[in-house]
This record gives sequence, structure tokens and C-alpha cells, in this order.
Amino acid sequence: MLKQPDLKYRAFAPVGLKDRTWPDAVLTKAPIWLSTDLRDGNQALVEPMDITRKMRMFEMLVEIGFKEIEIGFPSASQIEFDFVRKLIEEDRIPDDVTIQVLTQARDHLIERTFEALQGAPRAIVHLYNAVAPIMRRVVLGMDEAEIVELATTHARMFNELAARQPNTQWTFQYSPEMFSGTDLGFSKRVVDAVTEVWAPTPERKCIVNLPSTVEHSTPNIFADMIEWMHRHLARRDSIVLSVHPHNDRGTGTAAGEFALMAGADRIEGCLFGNGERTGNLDLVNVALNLYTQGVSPDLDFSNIDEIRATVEHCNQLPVHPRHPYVGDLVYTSFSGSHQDAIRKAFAARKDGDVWDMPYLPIDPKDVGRTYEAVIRVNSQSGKGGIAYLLESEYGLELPRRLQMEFSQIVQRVMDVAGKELTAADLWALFEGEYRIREAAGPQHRVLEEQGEGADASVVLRADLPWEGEVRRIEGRGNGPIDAFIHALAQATGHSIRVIDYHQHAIGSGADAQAVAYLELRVDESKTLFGVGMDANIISASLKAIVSGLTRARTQPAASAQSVAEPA
Ligand SMILES: CC(=O)SCCNC(=O)CCNC(=O)[C@H](O)C(C)(C)COP(=O)(O)OP(=O)(O)OC[C@H]1O[C@@H](n2cnc3c(N)ncnc32)[C@H](O)[C@@H]1OP(=O)(O)O
Ligand SMILES: CC(C)C(=O)C(=O)O
Ligand SMILES: [Mg+2]
Repeated sequence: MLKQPDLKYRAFAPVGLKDRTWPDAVLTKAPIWLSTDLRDGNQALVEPMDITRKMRMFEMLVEIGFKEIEIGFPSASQIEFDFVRKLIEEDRIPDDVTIQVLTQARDHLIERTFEALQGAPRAIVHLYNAVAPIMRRVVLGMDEAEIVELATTHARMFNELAARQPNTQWTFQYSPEMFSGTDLGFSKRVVDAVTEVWAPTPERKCIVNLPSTVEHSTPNIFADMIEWMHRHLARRDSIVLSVHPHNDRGTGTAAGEFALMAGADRIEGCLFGNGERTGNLDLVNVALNLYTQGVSPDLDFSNIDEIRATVEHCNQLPVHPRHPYVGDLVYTSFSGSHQDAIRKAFAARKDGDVWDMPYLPIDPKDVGRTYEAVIRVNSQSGKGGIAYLLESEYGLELPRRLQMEFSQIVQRVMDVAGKELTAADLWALFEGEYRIREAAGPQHRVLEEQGEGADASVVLRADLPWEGEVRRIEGRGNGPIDAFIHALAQATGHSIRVIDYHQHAIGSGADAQAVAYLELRVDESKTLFGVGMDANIISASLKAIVSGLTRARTQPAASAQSVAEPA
């Protein structure tokens, strides 16, 4: 890297549009979308699509709802030509869809392009030539007048060739290539000259497409350029003003959105931002940005994962895990405080509420993603995420202090393993730690029950699996749990006090299970939880007591007490 980049690079000159209006504009409707996946996206692939892949992509674009699809550059290769023919000859273009094809401003390429389109019911033919000074100087060797002449000569050729195929409904499109690197006055001059040749009307418009062939300014400058063209182009009422942003600075989406605010009617791009170099504008990103503002994009991404799989198959390129709206990780929170907030917001949310979720700009369900993927647990996670997974996947509603106790156990495992834990991993850890499936638990019988409330007295007998044998124990208390604790204390020599008690059901009907969470003080030195599950609520509670006592006997006092909440 240079110490003085200013010696090598030049800042892009601002437009200086003082009375710009676009910053206050609000997008309230979808633009006309043009997918160029099969042209600009395709020309950027290591291995361009074969006809089968092109067909698969085309059909998916139709299903998503694109009404204008640039299907290729028919004069570039036999595959490109044959694909256009196939769509036309096999009548595969739905009545509400218009295909678009691209050609350079060169005679033989234009002739071949119109040949490819014979028999098409409708078509947009897209003409381009470079207009930027660098291209004029080093590639085309033409001055400004010659560029205007190049564009208008070939625009005229469009008129002539289209007239020979009157059964096709033609729309013409012109792109001053490298508009983003061209003086605005000259871009206007060329575009006006082309539209003069095409003589569009408000009823039969032509399309003027302004590309940031290379994105080399901040998006506000691009927006100023679009607003300037929008205000100054001749025949504006007969033009569909289109933009075609690329993403070299990583701001293609912003440039596209600002351009729409600045007066563009139409936008070109590719799904998930495929395209030359860093890609074309990401159509999915712009469409779902609109959607999350409450504006229907008129494109359907309800099953975004399936769309991604098809795009990855056709392009043979992966979509990044952090890609907006679609990446594997974009509906996932690892960090504890995010998980905590998401869990609370899900719990507080009622059906029909406006979407207002911390850390989730869109409801994952709307694009076919599920909540299970939202929260994942690694070393950055806290009790909230762990509790969320155990609740959403296994129906466990851990009381807050148990969440704190168990998250320390998870953290210790995580520190050693250093990798993500799935809901199944967490359940296995929980089940093992609290000995949920261990042995049958105590079989109990209430032998005697007297009195009520404070005067109640219960005698309970239980067969307790303990240290490899089954011991019969018996005790009296003010309820079955109290009686069991007394019996247990007598048989094992441990004192037990119940500090807190929570229980709930999991499932319903014959399969319903009760879960009991008991916070115990054992031997007046260890405070910890025991958990029990059983079809019978008393049995679940007794199992929880045995679970807690067994844990206390294997844990040092300090760690068992470390769950106390900070004051
Ligand atoms: C920004 C964009 O995405 S524009 C779209 C670009 N897409 C593509 O290029 C994909 C498909 N393209 C192709 O398959 C080929 O480039 C073709 C078939 C179009 C043309 O192929 P070729 O004729 O072999 O030329 P090549 O690709 O090397 O292009 C460069 C030549 O075209 C010339 N050229 C480019 N545009 C024009 C034009 N509008 N008028 C006259 N000549 C032109 C260049 O000056 C250069 O000429 P040279 O060979 O005399 O130096
Ligand atoms: C052909 C034009 C529109 C193009 O792809 C570009 O300039 O990026
Ligand atoms: Mg392009």
C-alpha cells in the first residue's frame, strides 16, 4: 500500500446538485425489477451456465415473480443463442413475462440478436456502448461525436430490424456503459441522441438504463447523478428510467435504493448479488429491505433457502453465511445478551403485533426460515440462549436460578470443547447432570393422610434405589415431599431443605409428563437444583429430590453454591 495514495488515486468529483430532493424521498412501492442473472451474472461465472442450468434459473425467476428477465447475450455464443431459441420455440415464456437480451453496438452482433428473437411475442432489446473517457481513449479510439454517432447508427439499426419482425412487441433499451465514470453532460447528450432516433412515446416507452458499471463513488453521488439525469433527460415522460448498480465499493444496495429515491423507475441486478467482480446489485436484498418497511416487493422469497440452493447450483458459487436475509448465520444469535433479548421478545410478542424484535429485522418465518435456527449456543452465549433451546426443543421451562446453575455447567463443557453445542447436546448434558433418566426413581405409597393445611400429616413409604440396592424408607411430614425428605434424611444421614419449587407439564394427554425443579439446601452447606420427570407429579418431585441429593454428594460445596444471583 502506498503512503500517499493521493499520488495514484483521484477522488470522485461530487455532482454538486444543491437542490437535490432524493434524501427526503420515501420508497412506497416496488420498482420494476429486471433480473440479469442469466446475462451479467452468467458472464461473470467461472463456468457459465449450460442450457439446463439456464432453464432452471429462468423457471425459478418466473416463479419468484420477475416480469422482465435478461436471458443472455445471444450473439456471444451458440449456447446463448440456442437458449433464446429454446424459450421461444418451446413457448416457455409466460404471457406476463418479457425476455430481454443484450448486444454491443456492432452491426453483426445486432443482426444475430434479432435473428435469435424471431417469433418472440415480446422482447426488450438492450443496446450498449461505452461512453466514459477512459473507454473512448483506450478501447474505442473515438471522440465524443464519434461515440454519439456509434450509438445513434446502431439505434437506427434497431428500428430497421424490428420493423422486419412486426409480430413481436418490441421495447428498446439503451445503456451508456460506464455512466458512473462519465461526465453527466455527455451521458445526457448520447442518451438524448438515442431516444431521438427511437422516438418513444408515453404509451410506448423505451428504457434508459444507467449503470454504475464500476462503482467508484459513494452512493449519494450516484443518487445525485440519477436525479440530475431524471430532471434533465429529454423525453423523460417516454422513458422508463432504469439503474444497474455494481458493488465494487460494497454499497451497491445503498446506491440502488438511493437511485430509486432519486427518480429511477426500474432496477437491474442479480439474486444474492452475483455478477461481475464484486457483483451486481443484490435484488433479494433490495426487495426484502422494502418488505421490512411494509412495502410489498411483488417478488416471492417465501422459500429463500430453496432459491439459494438453486442459485448455488446454477452459478456453482456459494452464498456467504452472513449474506443479508439468506446466509446460514443471519437468523442466529450466539451472544448471550442478544439471545436473552430475543427470547424475552418472542415471549412478549402476541399474534398480529407489528414486528419489533431486537436483533431480527425480519421474521425468519416470512422467508421460510425457522426459529430453531435463531439461537445457537457457543462460548459467547449465556443462560438465555440455553434456556431458549431447551424450552423450544424439549419443552423445559427452567426457573431462572436453575438457568444460572446450568449455564455454568454448559460453560465449563464449552471451555473444554470450544465448539458450538446444539439443542440435542444441551439436552444430553442436562439429562446427565440431573440424572433424569437414571434408575426408576423411588416407588412411593402414601400410607396415612390426616388433617388439612397446617395440621396436615402424611406418612409415606418408598422403595429407594440407593448405592446399588433398593432401600425401603418411611417418614412422616406435612405432605408427601416433606415426608419423603424426612425418610431420606433418616436413611442417608443427609439433611435436606426445599428452598424453591417449580413444576410444569410437558405434552398433553396420555403422554403428558410432569417436570419438577426443586432447589435444595443439602447438609446446610450446598444449594443446588434437582430435577425429576415422571407421569405422576409426586413421583417427579421425589425424583427431583434424589437428583439434587445425588448431585450434592458428588460436588464440592463451593461450586454447588456458586449460583447465587449478585446482589
Ligand atoms: C459492462 C458489461 O457487462 S457489457 C457486457 C459484456 N459482456 C460480454 O462481453 C459477454 C459476451 N461477450 C462476448 O462473447 C464477446 O466479447 C463478443 C462476442 C461480444 C465480442 O467478441 P469479439 O468480437 O471477439 O471481441 P472482444 O470480446 O475481444 O471485444 C473487444 C473488441 O470489441 C471492440 N468493441 C467493443 N465495443 C464495441 C463497439 N460498440 N463497437 C465497435 N467495437 C467495439 C473493442 O474495441 C475490441 O476491438 P479490437 O478487437 O479491434 O481491439
Ligand atoms: C451492459 C451494461 C448495462 C452493464 O452490464 C454495465 O454497464 O455494468
Ligand atoms: Mg453490468
